[in-house]
Amino acid sequence: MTEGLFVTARLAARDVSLSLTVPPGATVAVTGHNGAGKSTLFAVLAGLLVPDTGRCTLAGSVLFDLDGAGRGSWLPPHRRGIALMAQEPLLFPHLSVLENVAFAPRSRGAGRARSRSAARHWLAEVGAEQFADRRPAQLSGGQAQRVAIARALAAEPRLLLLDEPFSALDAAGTPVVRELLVRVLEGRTALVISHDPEDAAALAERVVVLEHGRVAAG
Ligand SMILES: Nc1ncnc2c1ncn2[C@@H]1O[C@H](COP(=O)(O)OP(=O)(O)OP(=O)(O)O)[C@@H](O)[C@H]1O
Repeated sequence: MTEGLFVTARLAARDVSLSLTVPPGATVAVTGHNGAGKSTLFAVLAGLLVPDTGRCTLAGSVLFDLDGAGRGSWLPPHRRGIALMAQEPLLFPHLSVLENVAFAPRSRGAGRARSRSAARHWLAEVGAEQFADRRPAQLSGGQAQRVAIARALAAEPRLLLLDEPFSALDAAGTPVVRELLVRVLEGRTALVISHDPEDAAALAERVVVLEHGRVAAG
């Protein structure tokens, strides 16, 4: 069993059959044309989609092991230790920035004071502590993305999934978030979907190319 991420999954209805390994502490970029299977891979890992057959281990635990005959194990999303960052920051609009970030430790069972102090720590890590009392609507795209990164890290995930982290950003916001991600991804096990070879090279040690639901290169 690998200590990083290992996944093999087949979904007949989508004609997807993938195998992938991410060494512990490494970032791998996933690229490929529309319909290649990138979102399917992320949904399978996050526990939003159940493959027909496959096996996945992360940091020594089995996330799923399905034999196609309805037998096997399958961990629900909240027990996987995976944080998924969507293309849009998707912050809770009715909560302050601090409460958004505190939500992650809170849902893992930490008390209110500890969650808020963890949130302050992660906001400082991404240089967003000055926005703690704002609502998401009062943030720029780049600021919101930094808060979303803090929220993902505050969950202390074993695997970070980043779906095109720069797609919602303008030209001014992109370099700041890219630099931040280079720093926070250091030593973390992560997968990042990216169409931009420059972004992939900046963030990842290895690039995996998907084609028609298969790993074509990498
Ligand atoms: N909700 C769905 N139901 C059935 N098939 C789907 C669904 N979503 C995607 N597919 C199919 O699964 C395959 C993989 O698509 P997927 O969305 O994972 O690709 P992608 O690489 O993420 O593409 P994009 O860059 O457009 O997001 C494609 O054949 C697609 O048509």
